[in-house]
Amino acid sequence: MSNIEAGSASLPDSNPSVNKDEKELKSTEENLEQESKPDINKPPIKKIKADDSIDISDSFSRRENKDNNNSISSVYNDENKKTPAWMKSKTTDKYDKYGSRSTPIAAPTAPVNNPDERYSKYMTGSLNSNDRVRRPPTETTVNRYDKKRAHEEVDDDVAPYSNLAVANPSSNLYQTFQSHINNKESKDINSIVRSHYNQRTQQSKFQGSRTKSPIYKLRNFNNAIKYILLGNWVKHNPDPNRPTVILDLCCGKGGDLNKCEFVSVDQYIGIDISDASIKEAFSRYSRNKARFIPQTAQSKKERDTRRYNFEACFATGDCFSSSIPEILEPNFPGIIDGLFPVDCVSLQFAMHYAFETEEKVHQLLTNITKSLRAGGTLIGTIPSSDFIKDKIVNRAFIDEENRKFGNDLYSVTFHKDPPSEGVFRPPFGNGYNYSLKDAIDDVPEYVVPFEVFRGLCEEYGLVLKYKKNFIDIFNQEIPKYFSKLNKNLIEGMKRSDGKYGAEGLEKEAVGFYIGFVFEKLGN
Ligand SMILES: C[S@@+](CC[C@H](N)C(=O)[O-])C[C@H]1O[C@@H](n2cnc3c(N)ncnc32)[C@H](O)[C@@H]1O
Repeated sequence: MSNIEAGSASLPDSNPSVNKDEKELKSTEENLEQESKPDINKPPIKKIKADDSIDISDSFSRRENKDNNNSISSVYNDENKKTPAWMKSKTTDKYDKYGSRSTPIAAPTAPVNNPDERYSKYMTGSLNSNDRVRRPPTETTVNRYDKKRAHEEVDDDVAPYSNLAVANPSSNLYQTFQSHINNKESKDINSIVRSHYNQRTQQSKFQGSRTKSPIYKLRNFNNAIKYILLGNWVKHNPDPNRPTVILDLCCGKGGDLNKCEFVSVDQYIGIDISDASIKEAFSRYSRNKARFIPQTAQSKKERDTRRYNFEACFATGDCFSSSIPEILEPNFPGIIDGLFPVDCVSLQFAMHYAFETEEKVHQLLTNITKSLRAGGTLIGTIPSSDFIKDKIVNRAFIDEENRKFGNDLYSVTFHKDPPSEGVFRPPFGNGYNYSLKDAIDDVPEYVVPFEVFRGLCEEYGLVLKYKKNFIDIFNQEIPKYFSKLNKNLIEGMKRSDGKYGAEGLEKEAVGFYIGFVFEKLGN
């Protein structure tokens, strides 16, 4: 493609080399939802209860299995037990009961029970997370977490309905998102984030057509970037008898489900701290799930690409303070044995919340490295610390006194005076409030100094494979993806000059972000 500019490209008229799958690429999220009908012939995935409390039954707890001499298929498990996971009929049956998989789960052949010595410190050591995994599930963090939050912010979560100017969802007006969080200053980041995303999920149902959003193009651009990153870096399981599994940490409303179909995963696991988002993600998945999930190699080739041909499960939880088994096992007993290690961990637009404290980052990295198989990938998007540094060094503030940079679409307001050379020490807890019109309303985030993050990743056996800012990703990859991406998505990135990509205020707003990929070391 010759006429690509920074953040833009022209759409070729046709591409004869497009294969069937590419041509039939799924409808946009909106189309997909419109076309879909609930699948009444399949056993339902375990439903998240209406109040989102977790239905924990002792009879399904992993503790009950302790005499089974069950084996371990992931680094989360007890290394002394060697029986293959597929022999654990009891656990497998229990897992099937929840409808998340309809066939027995085969054990991975990778020697995950013999972790590379180099990584033993985080696989079994200092964080002692295996001990945590064996804790009785009746006292899970998820459970405690839900009880705790029952006392918090009920008003904040409900408030948005009353604040909406548009009462009639069929109105032509578009109501731009605004959150209403009381006493924000006195609240911790989790409370603010949860309330914010709960409100956003609720309001989005009443805002009007998303094509009218002031950031419609920007959203399409960001979605295109995620298609590209996942498309290039999700590595299918090398064992044809194993499902390809993606763990979507901080999954939000399930906005990346389409992308998971795009990369043909077999199983999706989504976790988010916002219960409203998880409910929405679950309902989106249920509406669009294929009638029959392909089980054989041949049927996988014939996927109905307008629907989700993968199994999925969703859970509410704090990915930065709890271990993955603590979050998942109470809802899906046996899931760790059955589906872990996974092939990909996706972490989109969320890690900046973890950089509040070093402990949170360590918990997150423990979760990631323990979840991934060797050769599996961590794929993420975060604000660029280089971009932030440039703004500081060049004093490119729109409000010097309030330490604020940005434009009419987005803004960053530092909590304290940033260091004049733009290098934050210590690297954690360097807060700023972020706003993005119609999406994020003055929510605290934390600078992610990328080199610090990269160094920590190496300690956890994750090596950097790719890092680029969004504009460069788009420019370099979009020629390959024009024919693959949905037409509406592409058209939704059309610029005023007829080319495709970001321009003006949007271009600076998307330029704030980078995409990265790490690979888990080992054999
Ligand atoms: C900007 S949204 C991104 C959602 C989704 N990944 C996407 O790309 O569309 C950030 C998400 O991170 C979630 N989040 C923030 N802190 C979290 C935590 N500690 N544990 C789990 N989810 C968290 C929020 O609830 C929100 O859904």
